[in-house]
Amino acid sequence: IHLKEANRHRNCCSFDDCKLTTEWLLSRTRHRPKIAIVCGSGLGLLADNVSNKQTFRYEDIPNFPVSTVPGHEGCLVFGQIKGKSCVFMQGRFHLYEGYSLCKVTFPMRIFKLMGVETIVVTNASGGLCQDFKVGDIMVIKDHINLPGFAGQHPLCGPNDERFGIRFPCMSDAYSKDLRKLVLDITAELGYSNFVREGVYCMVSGPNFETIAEARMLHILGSDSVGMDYHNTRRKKFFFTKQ
Ligand SMILES: O=P(O)(O)O[C@H]1O[C@H](CO)[C@@H](O)[C@H]1O
Ligand SMILES: Nc1nc2[nH]cnc2c(=O)[nH]1
Repeated sequence: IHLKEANRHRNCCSFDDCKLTTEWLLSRTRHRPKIAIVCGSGLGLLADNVSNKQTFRYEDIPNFPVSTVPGHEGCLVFGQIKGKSCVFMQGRFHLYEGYSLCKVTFPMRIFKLMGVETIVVTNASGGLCQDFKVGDIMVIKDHINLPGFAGQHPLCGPNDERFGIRFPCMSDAYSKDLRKLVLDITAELGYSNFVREGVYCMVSGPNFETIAEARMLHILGSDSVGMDYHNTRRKKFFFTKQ
Protein backbone atom coordinates (compact mmCIF):
# COMPACT_ATOMS: atom_id res chain seq x y z
CA ILE A 1 0.00 0.00 0.00
CA HIS A 2 2.87 2.39 0.82
CA LEU A 3 4.43 1.76 -2.58
CA LYS A 4 1.07 2.26 -4.31
CA GLU A 5 0.59 5.57 -2.48
CA ALA A 6 4.16 6.67 -3.22
CA ASN A 7 3.61 5.94 -6.92
CA ARG A 8 0.40 7.93 -6.96
CA HIS A 9 2.25 11.03 -5.79
CA ARG A 10 5.40 10.50 -7.84
CA ASN A 11 5.56 13.44 -10.18
CA CYS A 12 6.82 11.70 -13.30
CA CYS A 13 5.22 8.93 -15.31
CA SER A 14 7.23 6.55 -17.49
CA PHE A 15 5.97 4.64 -20.50
CA ASP A 16 5.88 1.52 -18.30
CA ASP A 17 3.70 3.30 -15.70
CA CYS A 18 1.29 4.27 -18.49
CA LYS A 19 1.32 0.76 -19.95
CA LEU A 20 0.58 -0.80 -16.58
CA THR A 21 -2.39 1.51 -15.98
CA THR A 22 -3.72 0.96 -19.51
CA GLU A 23 -3.47 -2.82 -19.24
CA TRP A 24 -5.11 -2.74 -15.81
CA LEU A 25 -8.09 -0.85 -17.25
CA LEU A 26 -8.36 -2.83 -20.50
CA SER A 27 -8.35 -6.11 -18.59
CA ARG A 28 -11.34 -4.89 -16.56
CA THR A 29 -13.54 -3.38 -19.26
CA ARG A 30 -14.74 -4.55 -22.64
CA HIS A 31 -15.14 -0.97 -23.83
CA ARG A 32 -12.56 0.17 -26.40
CA PRO A 33 -13.34 3.90 -26.60
CA LYS A 34 -12.23 6.12 -29.47
CA ILE A 35 -13.60 9.25 -27.75
CA ALA A 36 -12.62 10.64 -24.34
CA ILE A 37 -14.51 13.44 -22.59
CA VAL A 38 -12.95 15.37 -19.72
CA CYS A 39 -15.64 16.88 -17.48
CA GLY A 40 -14.80 20.19 -15.83
CA SER A 41 -16.33 21.67 -12.64
CA GLY A 42 -19.95 20.67 -12.33
CA LEU A 43 -20.03 18.85 -15.67
CA GLY A 44 -19.61 15.30 -14.33
CA LEU A 45 -23.28 14.71 -15.08
CA LEU A 46 -22.34 14.41 -18.78
CA ALA A 47 -21.52 10.77 -17.97
CA ASP A 48 -24.78 10.07 -16.18
CA ASN A 49 -26.81 8.83 -19.13
CA VAL A 50 -24.44 6.47 -20.91
CA SER A 51 -25.46 2.85 -21.50
CA ASN A 52 -23.44 -0.20 -20.38
CA LYS A 53 -21.84 2.05 -17.79
CA GLN A 54 -18.73 0.93 -15.94
CA THR A 55 -17.13 3.15 -13.32
CA PHE A 56 -13.67 3.05 -11.75
CA ARG A 57 -12.74 5.28 -8.86
CA TYR A 58 -9.41 7.08 -9.43
CA GLU A 59 -8.05 5.85 -6.11
CA ASP A 60 -8.47 2.23 -7.28
CA ILE A 61 -6.62 2.72 -10.60
CA PRO A 62 -2.86 2.06 -10.37
CA ASN A 63 -0.72 5.23 -10.79
CA PHE A 64 -3.79 7.48 -11.18
CA PRO A 65 -3.79 10.74 -9.23
CA VAL A 66 -6.88 11.48 -7.13
CA SER A 67 -9.23 14.46 -7.38
CA THR A 68 -8.89 16.95 -4.53
CA VAL A 69 -11.22 19.71 -5.80
CA PRO A 70 -14.94 19.95 -4.91
CA GLY A 71 -17.11 19.30 -7.98
CA HIS A 72 -14.59 16.80 -9.36
CA GLU A 73 -16.03 13.37 -8.55
CA GLY A 74 -12.88 11.33 -9.19
CA CYS A 75 -14.25 8.59 -11.44
CA LEU A 76 -13.35 7.19 -14.83
CA VAL A 77 -16.59 6.18 -16.53
CA PHE A 78 -16.80 3.94 -19.58
CA GLY A 79 -20.07 3.72 -21.49
CA GLN A 80 -21.83 4.07 -24.80
CA ILE A 81 -23.58 7.03 -26.39
CA LYS A 82 -25.60 6.12 -29.47
CA GLY A 83 -23.67 2.86 -29.74
CA LYS A 84 -20.23 4.51 -29.53
CA SER A 85 -17.94 3.65 -26.64
CA CYS A 86 -16.66 6.69 -24.74
CA VAL A 87 -14.60 7.22 -21.63
CA PHE A 88 -15.36 10.13 -19.29
CA MET A 89 -13.16 11.70 -16.67
CA GLN A 90 -15.50 12.83 -13.91
CA GLY A 91 -12.95 15.20 -12.46
CA ARG A 92 -9.59 16.34 -13.76
CA PHE A 93 -6.24 17.23 -12.18
CA HIS A 94 -4.79 20.72 -11.85
CA LEU A 95 -1.34 22.16 -11.34
CA TYR A 96 -2.60 24.07 -8.28
CA GLU A 97 -3.39 20.78 -6.52
CA GLY A 98 0.36 20.19 -6.35
CA TYR A 99 0.52 17.73 -9.24
CA SER A 100 3.23 18.09 -11.86
CA LEU A 101 1.99 18.65 -15.41
CA CYS A 102 3.26 15.16 -16.18
CA LYS A 103 0.76 13.84 -13.62
CA VAL A 104 -1.96 16.29 -14.73
CA THR A 105 -1.72 14.98 -18.30
CA PHE A 106 -1.18 11.31 -17.32
CA PRO A 107 -4.75 10.27 -18.31
CA MET A 108 -4.17 11.64 -21.85
CA ARG A 109 -1.31 9.18 -22.30
CA ILE A 110 -3.51 6.36 -21.02
CA PHE A 111 -6.19 7.36 -23.53
CA LYS A 112 -3.66 7.35 -26.33
CA LEU A 113 -2.45 3.86 -25.40
CA MET A 114 -6.09 2.71 -25.22
CA GLY A 115 -6.73 3.81 -28.80
CA VAL A 116 -8.65 7.04 -28.14
CA GLU A 117 -8.54 9.36 -31.18
CA THR A 118 -10.65 12.35 -30.13
CA ILE A 119 -10.62 14.17 -26.82
CA VAL A 120 -13.33 16.61 -25.81
CA VAL A 121 -12.19 18.77 -22.92
CA THR A 122 -14.58 20.93 -20.90
CA ASN A 123 -13.89 23.33 -18.04
CA ALA A 124 -15.15 26.32 -16.13
CA SER A 125 -13.32 29.54 -17.00
CA GLY A 126 -13.47 33.30 -16.65
CA GLY A 127 -14.71 35.37 -19.59
CA LEU A 128 -12.38 38.17 -20.71
CA CYS A 129 -14.01 39.14 -24.00
CA GLN A 130 -16.41 41.97 -23.31
CA ASP A 131 -19.07 40.50 -25.60
CA PHE A 132 -19.30 37.37 -23.43
CA LYS A 133 -21.98 36.92 -20.78
CA VAL A 134 -21.86 34.76 -17.64
CA GLY A 135 -22.94 31.24 -18.62
CA ASP A 136 -21.86 31.50 -22.27
CA ILE A 137 -20.09 28.49 -23.75
CA MET A 138 -16.87 29.11 -25.66
CA VAL A 139 -15.52 26.63 -28.19
CA ILE A 140 -11.76 26.93 -28.04
CA LYS A 141 -10.09 27.68 -31.33
CA ASP A 142 -6.60 28.29 -29.93
CA HIS A 143 -4.83 28.78 -26.64
CA ILE A 144 -2.04 30.62 -24.84
CA ASN A 145 -0.13 28.32 -22.51
CA LEU A 146 1.32 30.79 -20.00
CA PRO A 147 2.89 28.22 -17.61
CA GLY A 148 4.50 26.67 -20.71
CA PHE A 149 6.30 29.98 -21.35
CA ALA A 150 7.82 29.64 -17.89
CA GLY A 151 9.03 26.07 -18.37
CA GLN A 152 6.08 24.31 -16.75
CA HIS A 153 5.40 21.84 -19.55
CA PRO A 154 4.70 18.09 -19.48
CA LEU A 155 6.93 17.55 -22.52
CA CYS A 156 10.03 18.95 -20.78
CA GLY A 157 12.59 16.27 -20.02
CA PRO A 158 13.61 13.22 -22.05
CA ASN A 159 11.24 12.66 -24.99
CA ASP A 160 9.74 9.20 -25.35
CA GLU A 161 9.05 8.80 -29.08
CA ARG A 162 6.44 6.16 -28.31
CA PHE A 163 4.20 9.04 -27.25
CA GLY A 164 5.11 11.40 -30.07
CA ILE A 165 7.68 13.74 -31.51
CA ARG A 166 9.93 16.17 -29.59
CA PHE A 167 8.60 19.34 -31.27
CA PRO A 168 4.86 19.03 -31.87
CA CYS A 169 3.26 21.56 -34.19
CA MET A 170 0.57 23.58 -32.42
CA SER A 171 -0.79 25.69 -35.27
CA ASP A 172 -3.79 23.37 -35.65
CA ALA A 173 -4.24 22.22 -32.06
CA TYR A 174 -8.05 22.27 -32.20
CA SER A 175 -9.75 20.43 -35.05
CA LYS A 176 -11.36 22.85 -37.50
CA ASP A 177 -13.88 20.21 -38.60
CA LEU A 178 -15.03 19.40 -35.09
CA ARG A 179 -15.28 23.07 -34.15
CA LYS A 180 -17.40 23.71 -37.22
CA LEU A 181 -19.57 20.72 -36.31
CA VAL A 182 -20.19 22.15 -32.83
CA LEU A 183 -21.07 25.58 -34.21
CA ASP A 184 -23.37 24.09 -36.90
CA ILE A 185 -25.20 21.83 -34.45
CA THR A 186 -25.60 24.51 -31.78
CA ALA A 187 -26.92 26.93 -34.47
CA GLU A 188 -29.42 24.26 -35.55
CA LEU A 189 -30.53 23.93 -31.93
CA GLY A 190 -30.98 27.70 -31.63
CA TYR A 191 -28.09 28.11 -29.16
CA SER A 192 -26.04 30.58 -31.20
CA ASN A 193 -26.70 33.47 -28.83
CA PHE A 194 -24.68 31.79 -26.07
CA VAL A 195 -22.14 29.68 -27.97
CA ARG A 196 -18.95 31.54 -28.91
CA GLU A 197 -15.54 30.74 -30.27
CA GLY A 198 -12.34 32.13 -28.81
CA VAL A 199 -8.82 31.84 -27.44
CA TYR A 200 -8.31 30.24 -24.02
CA CYS A 201 -5.45 31.19 -21.72
CA MET A 202 -4.11 28.85 -19.06
CA VAL A 203 -2.75 30.23 -15.79
CA SER A 204 -1.62 28.17 -12.82
CA GLY A 205 -4.15 29.48 -10.25
CA PRO A 206 -5.41 28.91 -7.65
CA ASN A 207 -6.21 32.59 -7.22
CA PHE A 208 -8.45 34.22 -9.79
CA GLU A 209 -6.97 37.15 -11.72
CA THR A 210 -6.62 40.68 -10.50
CA ILE A 211 -8.34 43.27 -12.68
CA ALA A 212 -4.96 44.32 -14.10
CA GLU A 213 -4.07 40.69 -14.91
CA ALA A 214 -7.43 40.07 -16.62
CA ARG A 215 -6.95 43.25 -18.68
CA MET A 216 -3.44 42.19 -19.63
CA LEU A 217 -4.54 38.70 -20.71
CA HIS A 218 -7.29 40.20 -22.85
CA ILE A 219 -4.85 42.62 -24.50
CA LEU A 220 -2.59 39.63 -25.20
CA GLY A 221 -5.39 37.98 -27.19
CA SER A 222 -7.24 35.77 -24.69
CA ASP A 223 -11.02 35.56 -24.62
CA SER A 224 -11.23 33.40 -21.50
CA VAL A 225 -8.92 32.26 -18.72
CA GLY A 226 -8.75 29.15 -16.56
CA MET A 227 -6.45 26.87 -14.59
CA ASP A 228 -6.76 23.83 -16.82
CA TYR A 229 -4.04 22.27 -18.87
CA HIS A 230 -5.35 21.37 -22.33
CA ASN A 231 -2.12 21.35 -24.25
CA THR A 232 -2.17 17.67 -25.13
CA ARG A 233 -1.04 16.49 -28.51
CA ARG A 234 -4.12 14.49 -29.26
CA LYS A 235 -6.76 16.88 -28.11
CA LYS A 236 -9.24 17.92 -30.77
CA PHE A 237 -11.42 20.60 -29.22
CA PHE A 238 -13.00 21.68 -25.98
CA PHE A 239 -15.71 23.84 -24.51
CA THR A 240 -15.23 26.24 -21.70
CA LYS A 241 -18.10 27.67 -19.71
CA GLN A 242 -17.80 31.29 -18.56
O1 LIG B 1 -13.59 23.07 -14.62
P1 LIG B 1 -12.35 23.05 -13.78
O2 LIG B 1 -11.38 22.00 -14.18
O3 LIG B 1 -12.60 22.97 -12.30
O4 LIG B 1 -11.67 24.47 -14.06
C1 LIG B 1 -11.84 25.71 -13.47
O5 LIG B 1 -12.72 25.85 -12.37
C2 LIG B 1 -12.01 25.99 -11.13
C3 LIG B 1 -12.19 27.33 -10.54
O6 LIG B 1 -13.50 27.68 -10.40
C4 LIG B 1 -10.59 25.81 -11.47
O7 LIG B 1 -10.28 24.47 -11.27
C5 LIG B 1 -10.54 26.21 -12.90
O8 LIG B 1 -9.45 25.69 -13.55
N1 LIG C 1 -8.19 31.57 -13.77
C1 LIG C 1 -9.53 31.51 -13.71
N2 LIG C 1 -10.10 30.32 -13.61
C2 LIG C 1 -11.43 30.28 -13.56
N3 LIG C 1 -12.26 29.23 -13.45
C3 LIG C 1 -13.53 29.70 -13.40
N4 LIG C 1 -13.52 31.05 -13.48
C4 LIG C 1 -12.22 31.41 -13.58
C5 LIG C 1 -11.57 32.69 -13.67
O1 LIG C 1 -12.19 33.74 -13.68
N5 LIG C 1 -10.22 32.66 -13.74
